Amino acid sequence: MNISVIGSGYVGTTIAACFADLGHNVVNVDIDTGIVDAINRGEPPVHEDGLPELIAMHAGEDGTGRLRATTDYSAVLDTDVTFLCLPTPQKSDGGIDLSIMEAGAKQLGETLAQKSGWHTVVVKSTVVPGTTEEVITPIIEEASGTTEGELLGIGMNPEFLREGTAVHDFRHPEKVVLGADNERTLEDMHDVFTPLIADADPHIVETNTRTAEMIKYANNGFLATKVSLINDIGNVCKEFGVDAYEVAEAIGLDDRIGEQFLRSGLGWGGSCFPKDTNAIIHAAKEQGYTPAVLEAAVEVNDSQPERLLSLLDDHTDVSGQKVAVLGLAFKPGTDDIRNSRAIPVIEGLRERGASVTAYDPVAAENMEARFPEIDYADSAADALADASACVVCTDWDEFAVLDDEFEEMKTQVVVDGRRVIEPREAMTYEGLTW
Ligand SMILES: NC(=O)C1=CN([C@@H]2O[C@H](COP(=O)(O)OP(=O)(O)OC[C@H]3O[C@@H](n4cnc5c(N)ncnc54)[C@H](O)[C@@H]3O)[C@@H](O)[C@H]2O)C=CC1
Ligand SMILES: O=C(O)[C@H]1O[C@H](OP(=O)(O)OP(=O)(O)OC[C@H]2O[C@@H](n3ccc(=O)[nH]c3=O)[C@H](O)[C@@H]2O)[C@H](O)[C@@H](O)[C@@H]1O
Repeated sequence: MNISVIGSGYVGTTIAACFADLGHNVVNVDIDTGIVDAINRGEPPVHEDGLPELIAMHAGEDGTGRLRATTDYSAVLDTDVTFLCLPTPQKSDGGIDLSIMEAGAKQLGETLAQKSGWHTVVVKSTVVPGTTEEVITPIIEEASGTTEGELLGIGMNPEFLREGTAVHDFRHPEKVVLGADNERTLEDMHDVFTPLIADADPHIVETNTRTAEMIKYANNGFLATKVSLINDIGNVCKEFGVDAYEVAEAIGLDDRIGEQFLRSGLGWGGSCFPKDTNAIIHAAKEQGYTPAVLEAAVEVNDSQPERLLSLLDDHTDVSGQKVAVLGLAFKPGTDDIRNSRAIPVIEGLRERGASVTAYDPVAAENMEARFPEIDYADSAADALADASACVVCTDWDEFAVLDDEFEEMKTQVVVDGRRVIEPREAMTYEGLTW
């Protein structure tokens, strides 16, 4: 099939490269020329495992030619299906900001006005229930002069991939949710996923667009709450001198609980859990219902960085002292720092007058744009040298093998927010929930 993908960030780039790899002809449309040029050179615009190989294989001079990128929306005219992968950020009141989606939908609709045959549009972005039907569809209908169900189909296909393992997750989904309000749209969405379904045999959930939208929020809300619940339990464990990881391992043996997403510590960050929980809380309140458990999940999450800092305060006064921050990305395997828990930790350290030296294998450059005034080390060893304390914010594997490097610290005070450091005799070690 010929597929266009509007928005070429973490999701748009990944799904475009994976669709090309499944045999489709794909064009990425993005307003950012840097991103478009990178893809056309055969290089990934974002850091994702497996993406460099896929883009090199299908885009650029030596590629199969099945993937290209452009800033020109008219590229969608040569395609059968368009995926909208635009950002849906959070407004200052916590609600979803649909302005980028609305602008993209309008431009897409104006472009589709030039098409005479059927076209299917699929909303891939995370949007609150009713958005596809009540916001996106009317904009595209008006701009294209076409009515949904006649020569235009508009479906909703939420994405469940995780950053850092995006390519793997796309290729091995547990489920594919196809939300459509008419048969032809559903058929087109099926056709797009047919090669993936043949390869990976996921569960297929067919539903309407509104339910597909809600499934995405329920999925993220549930996972975010699971982590907050184990953090809440972990905080209780710590009060009793009990190791929350030992407890988590035991309760995870119960199939009804499951072993995943039980790593307690600094909490969840990233581009989605924080904005999505806030968006669904806000949308529910607009309907007159306050989701108390989701609100509590956010509250617990917001308090974990402060708990880490107060554990540090119990051991040392960091004012005027060098403090090493290990890990800046919101999770390992990505350079994404959006809502990283390292941000409130660094803010807290700076409020205490500490001189912060941060290290991350890939995310330092992104954090430098956020905190240009702190120091960035080229290695964990350099960050630790002469530091009076160290806090761990991301569970990168390379931190687990640090050893003699701690001996170069001025005082070996380590507060671990992610359970990665092996405590040793000369070290004053505090785990956040163990
Ligand atoms: N990042 C993730 O792991 C996941 C994200 N999602 C959802 O997918 C959506 C996209 O997220 P990301 O890929 O992370 O966003 P992103 O911010 O990484 O990428 C968005 C891209 O859209 C481009 N863009 C902005 N306005 C445009 C326009 N008018 N026309 C064309 N391109 C435009 C930007 O230049 C950027 O490259 C969001 O709704 C998000 O909640 C869903 C599942 C996973
Ligand atoms: O909608 C999205 O964008 C995506 O959000 C999450 O994916 P992602 O944010 O990339 O990463 P996760 O692996 O879910 O981690 C999120 C945060 O939770 C934290 N976490 C996760 C698991 C855990 O046990 N403990 C824990 O603190 C991580 O450190 C990270 O900060 C979901 O897992 C994806 O299914 C979803 O598609």
